[in-house]
Amino acid sequence: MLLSVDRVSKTYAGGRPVLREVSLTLDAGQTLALTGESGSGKSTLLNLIGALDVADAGEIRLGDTAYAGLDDAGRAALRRDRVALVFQQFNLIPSLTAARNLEFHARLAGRRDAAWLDRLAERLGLGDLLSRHPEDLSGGQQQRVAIGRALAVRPALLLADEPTGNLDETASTSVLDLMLELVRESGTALLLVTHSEAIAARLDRRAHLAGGRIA
Ligand SMILES: Nc1ncnc2c1ncn2[C@@H]1O[C@H](COP(=O)(O)OP(=O)(O)OP(=O)(O)O)[C@@H](O)[C@H]1O
Repeated sequence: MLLSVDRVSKTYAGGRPVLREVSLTLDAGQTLALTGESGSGKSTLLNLIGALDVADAGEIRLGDTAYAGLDDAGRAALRRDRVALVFQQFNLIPSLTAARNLEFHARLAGRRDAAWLDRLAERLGLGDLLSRHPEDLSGGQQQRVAIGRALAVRPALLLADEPTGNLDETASTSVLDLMLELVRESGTALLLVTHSEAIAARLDRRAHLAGGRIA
């Protein structure tokens, strides 16, 4: 088992409980769709698994790393080396070219693999676009760069929060196709938040959040 979320709870200050003893597991290389109504806590759960926020109770483990034992530096190292994130807003760095954005995290992690970067750029159809800045790319092109950037470090786990939410149907299909192909090719597990039944149906498994619990 790669990821284990065991009875994790989260309440934001002054609010009602968002997650109540949520448990789920994910094997290496497996893909899981996380669905649930708006406000059901999908992004909250993703942020906890991505070590961007800390659970109130319960335990998250990635491989043999228990999140409860990590300090800020440990969480930063986990995000740098083993868990990658792709968001609905592509979050590229505006001042950098697509090529520099693509290699950004790999460079930070000290794991810049030129052959893998070339392969990602080719598979993502970025060849002619690498010298452009994000503002000169379409949404679908920007998201392809963001996916390449996330996979450039060969993370064990990719977390994607409605990655095609800002794209039209054609771009959405091609971005999803590429993401699924590339995670399968690189053995990366994927946890993908989506509102779309059609997208959820394409992943290996699915989990549905409602009332703070996984149904
Ligand atoms: N930083 C925060 N501080 C306080 N409340 C928050 C915070 N982030 C989220 N919430 C609340 O927690 C609940 C769950 O939010 P979350 O973003 O996890 O839901 P979601 O399922 O991802 O929703 P959506 O599908 O609309 O993106 C909501 O009621 C939201 O208002």
